[in-house]
Amino acid sequence: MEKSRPYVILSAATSIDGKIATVTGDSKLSSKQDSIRLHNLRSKVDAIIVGKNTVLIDDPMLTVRYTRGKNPIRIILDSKGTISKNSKIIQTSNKVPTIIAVSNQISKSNLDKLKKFPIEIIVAGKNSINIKLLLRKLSDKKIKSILVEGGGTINWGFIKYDLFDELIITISPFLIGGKNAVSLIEGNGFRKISNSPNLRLKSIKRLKNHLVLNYAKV
Ligand SMILES: NC(=O)C1=CN([C@@H]2O[C@H](COP(=O)(O)OP(=O)(O)OC[C@H]3O[C@@H](n4cnc5c(N)ncnc54)[C@H](OP(=O)(O)O)[C@@H]3O)[C@@H](O)[C@H]2O)C=CC1
Ligand SMILES: Nc1nc(O)c(N)c(N[C@@H]2O[C@H](COP(=O)(O)O)[C@@H](O)[C@H]2O)n1
Repeated sequence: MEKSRPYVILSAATSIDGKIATVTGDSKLSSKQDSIRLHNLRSKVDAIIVGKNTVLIDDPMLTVRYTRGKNPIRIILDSKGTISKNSKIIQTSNKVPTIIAVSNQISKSNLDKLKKFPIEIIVAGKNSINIKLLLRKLSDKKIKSILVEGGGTINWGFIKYDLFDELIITISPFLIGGKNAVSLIEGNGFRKISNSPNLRLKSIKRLKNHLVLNYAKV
C-alpha cells in the first residue's frame, strides 16, 4: 500500500446476482443486523465516500445511528458540483463535517451555490475527479481511513486504479436481475480475470440469511 493515501475499504450490500440496486434505484438490501454492523464500521473510519448518483437517488445521511460512535466526515464525489441544496447531506452540513470533491469542470454558479453552506470544497482533477489526487489531498488533511459506500461507478473508479485495501460485501438473500440494474462494479470492467486485483478471504460472517464477506488485497 502506498503511504501517500488513506486506508480504503470498499463496502456494499449486493443481491445474490451482484446487483446493488434495482432498475428503479431500490437498494435496501441490508438487514437491521447488517445495518448495525455497517454503522459500527462507519464509526471506526475517518471518512465515507459516495458518488453523486447515490446522493441523488438515495438521499443518504451517511451518519452513525444504529450504534454509538462518532460520525465520519462525509465526502461526495461530484465533478460539477450538482448536489441539490435540499439533499440531507447539504441540509445537515452544519452538523456533520462534509466535503464535496469537485473537478475544474464546476461552473462558477455551482461553486458559488456550494460556498453558501458550511462545507469544504476540494478540487481534484480536470474533468472527472482524479481519485488518486483526491486521496493524497485527504491524506494531507490527516484522514487515515475511508469507507467507500458506492455506487457501482465510484467502486470501479477505485478498483481500476487499484486504490483500495479491503472489500466488505454483504450478500443479501435477493435476486434482482435486469441489465440496467446497478451492479457492484459499473464502468468498463477488466478484459481478463488476470487483470483483477488478487483478493484473500479474511472472514465470512453469517447474519441469518445475509453473508458478510471480508476480502483483503493480497
Ligand atoms: N446496495 C448498496 O450497498 C449500495 C447501492 N447504491 C446504489 O447505487 C446506485 C448509484 O450508483 P451509480 O449510478 O453507479 O452512481 P455513483 O453513486 O457511483 O455515482 C457516479 C457518479 O459519480 C461521479 N464521479 C465523480 N468522480 C468520479 C470518478 N473518479 N469515477 C467515477 N465517478 C465519479 C460521476 O458524476 P460526475 O461526472 O457528474 O461527477 C458519476 O456519474 C443507486 O441506485 C444507489 O442506491 C449505492 C451505494 C451502495
Ligand atoms: N451496506 C449497505 N447496505 C445497503 O442495503 C445499502 N442500501 C447501502 N447503501 C449505502 O448506504 C447509504 C445510506 O446511508 P444512510 O442510511 O442514509 O446513512 C446509501 O446511500 C449507500 O451509500 N449500504
